[in-house]
Amino acid sequence: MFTDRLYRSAQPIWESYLHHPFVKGIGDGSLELDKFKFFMRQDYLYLIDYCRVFALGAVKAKRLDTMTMFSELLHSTLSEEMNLHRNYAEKIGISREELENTEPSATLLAYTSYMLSKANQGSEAEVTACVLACTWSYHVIGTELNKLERNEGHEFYGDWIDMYASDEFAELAASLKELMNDLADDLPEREKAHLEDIFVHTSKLEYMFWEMAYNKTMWVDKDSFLNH
Ligand SMILES: Cc1ncc(CO)c(N)n1
Repeated sequence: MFTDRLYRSAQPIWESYLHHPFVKGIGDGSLELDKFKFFMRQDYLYLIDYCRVFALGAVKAKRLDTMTMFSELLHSTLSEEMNLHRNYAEKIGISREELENTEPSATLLAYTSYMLSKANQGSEAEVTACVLACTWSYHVIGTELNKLERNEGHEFYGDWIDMYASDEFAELAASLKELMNDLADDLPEREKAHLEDIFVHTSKLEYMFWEMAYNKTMWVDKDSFLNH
């Protein structure tokens, strides 16, 4: 299957997610709150543009069932997944305005501009390739972290883990994988290689997003004048 090929080409990158200190810190509850706050604010901005990519998928869909799928993904991101962020924001004292008006980091801009440009230029197959690594890798991470025992002081990140390990989220990832396989089936190798490129690039951007959050990097690095 085409998604097996995609997985193989990004496998070392995907394995590194589970070793990343940000992801491990959510898993064992040791992640510092300020890093999580930074992440949730950037991730909220990320999800707004991610929704626009789903909307482009609905515009470009050739079949009604594909259009329905993109509109369901759009709706569940806007309501379910972004509700997770709104609930955490309330708990940790971030207002709705702050959440929506966060200053974007360089990594966030790189990621969302890349996805939006590929999705704008491409067909429904490119749109699907743009969002596949996001949904699929969060489900893999959620599922792995859900296997760990949740000890005391650790329950704070439980809602985050529950969201991405949930059956509903698993279904979203599975439907995107199925769609990717259907769409790639009849494509010539040159176009498949382009989809693979998008998948590998977005997988790298996922890693960079964990790095950005862990170091709370806005533009270059922690000590740069750009952060003052
Ligand atoms: C950066 C990023 N990738 C993927 C997801 C999963 O939707 C998310 N919330 N944020």
